[in-house]
Amino acid sequence: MAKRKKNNDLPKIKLNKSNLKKSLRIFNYIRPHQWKLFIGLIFLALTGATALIFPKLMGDLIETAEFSSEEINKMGIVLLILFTAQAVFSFFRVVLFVNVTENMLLQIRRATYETLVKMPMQFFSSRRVSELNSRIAADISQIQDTFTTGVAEFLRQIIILIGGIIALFLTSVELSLLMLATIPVFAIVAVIFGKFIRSLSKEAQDEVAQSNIIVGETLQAIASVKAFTNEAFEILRYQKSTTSIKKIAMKGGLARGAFSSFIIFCVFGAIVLLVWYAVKLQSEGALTQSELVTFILYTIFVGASIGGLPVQYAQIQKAVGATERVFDLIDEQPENITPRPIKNQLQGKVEINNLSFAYPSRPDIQVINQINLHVNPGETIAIVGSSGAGKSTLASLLNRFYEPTLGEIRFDNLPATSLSLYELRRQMAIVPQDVLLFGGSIYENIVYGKPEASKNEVIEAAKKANADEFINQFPEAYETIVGERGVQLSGGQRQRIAIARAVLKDPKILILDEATSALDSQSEKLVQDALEKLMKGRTSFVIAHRLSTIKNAHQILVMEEGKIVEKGTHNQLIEKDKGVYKKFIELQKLSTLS
Ligand SMILES: Nc1ncnc2c1ncn2[C@@H]1O[C@H](COP(=O)(O)OP(=O)(O)OP(=O)(O)O)[C@@H](O)[C@H]1O
Repeated sequence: MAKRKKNNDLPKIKLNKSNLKKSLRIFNYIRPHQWKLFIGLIFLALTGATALIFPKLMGDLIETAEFSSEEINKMGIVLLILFTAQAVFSFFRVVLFVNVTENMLLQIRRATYETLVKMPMQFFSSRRVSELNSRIAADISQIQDTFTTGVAEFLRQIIILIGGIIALFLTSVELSLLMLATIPVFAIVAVIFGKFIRSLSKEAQDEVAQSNIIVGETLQAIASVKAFTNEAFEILRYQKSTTSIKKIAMKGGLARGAFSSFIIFCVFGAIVLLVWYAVKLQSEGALTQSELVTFILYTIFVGASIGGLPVQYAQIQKAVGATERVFDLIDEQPENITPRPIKNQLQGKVEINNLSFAYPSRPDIQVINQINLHVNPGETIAIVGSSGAGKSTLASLLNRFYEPTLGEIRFDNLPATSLSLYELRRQMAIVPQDVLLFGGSIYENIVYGKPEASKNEVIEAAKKANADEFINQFPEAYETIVGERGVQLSGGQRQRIAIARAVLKDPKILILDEATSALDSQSEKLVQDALEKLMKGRTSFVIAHRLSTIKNAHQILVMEEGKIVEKGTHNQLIEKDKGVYKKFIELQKLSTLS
């Protein structure tokens, strides 16, 4: 249901040469299954053809009423064979179309996902990821619907429309001309009328949404409404909106009423006109009874095809739009993170020279402003500063999630850009503040740090991260499923799993975002101890919140508005009278005391 709704929300685009050409690229994904599509199309044509024979045979069956019962039975059997053939053709048509579509979607789904996960961080920071995800899902399911049924239906209806009109003329030219003079006119008027009604109901929906916003806003800010005694103002606002809903809905009702009487009048009018004329022709001997039946059945077929075509066409329009968007994504430039043997084994020396950075979405705000830093292998750097100072951004730049606007970062005397992203990131690990575990088992979550690790290595890592003990307390130990379907782990346990993951990765450079939320003292001690073990022998950048981490760091960077305003050890910085760090530590002490 939700999927339908989403598909219905997809925009219909005007078909033109350029978007059609782009969408036709989809056939590249069909190429290996072309022959199935070809046979599917033959079955489709056969289904259409058998459908077209049906009215003729029905007419013939009626004619046999005047013949022997043997003839009648024979006619019945012919019809039965026809039905059976149609059923078989239809079966193979559906199976083949689904087969081709699903094979094609398999490639498209993989290609979109592959591009998506390889896109640089900048791509994600400029888009709402959940929106992107649901849009792609809606686009792909639109392509699926259109290819499995829409295109086939469209072609089948065109076959029936053209074949039906030819058959009508073969049955009776005079009646066909009369029919063609009336039905398409009605159909066109009905489509225009329908469009008008739809636009009215859209207008009504928008107005209803508007009035719901008023209710939502008022209730959310009810305290403000009351404090300003603005109840009467809000009531008036709502009244205006509801009056407008009523007016539009009434107008819509009027149009719908007119539309239904128009349809009734036209449908019955057309039937009466045709039958009247047919009977006249019959009485003049220009038309047999069986021809009349055949004619009426063909008319119904043609009418249904005309009625169905706009729906199928709209579906194709939506699918072309969806295909275009999917290809726009597939054509994006992903990061090059191809795995290859690591040439430069890093020792952990880091140099930052004149580093400046602004996010591409806000180019005039310098989030990192002329930073210089020299870090020896194995040192711990504590980064402190108020919220928004640029601490996380500096960590992102070290990871090359973004490229600096000015300046450079060097690892072991090599410019960061001379290392491949794969090489660099394989030798770095992040332990984030809010650890998000994947939905699998604890084991899978730890081994994520080094997919080729053995079971022993995983257990060793968990032990170093002080996680082995609590993991073994679960009945299923390492196979315990975490997240939605399994146990919910505490904050401290999640952090220790993330630490185990990092231990397993055995990076040379570590980026640690200390959790601000307080853990209970037992858990805190275990996490702290695990972190200390993890940091040993590695260059560690810690976005620090704990006084103990800060005090023990080899260097402390105090950041403010993207700049390093103070740099040194705890003892050096605490000496500075009126220094930012000194003030920061005093505040920190106060907040831990309170
Ligand atoms: N993806 C982004 N696009 C644009 N601006 C961003 C983006 N991420 C962060 N910023 C901005 O960059 C500035 C620095 O943010 P950053 O997250 O690095 O600060 P921080 O010191 O880590 O803060 P906190 O301690 O609150 O995490 C902030 O003004 C923030 O609004």
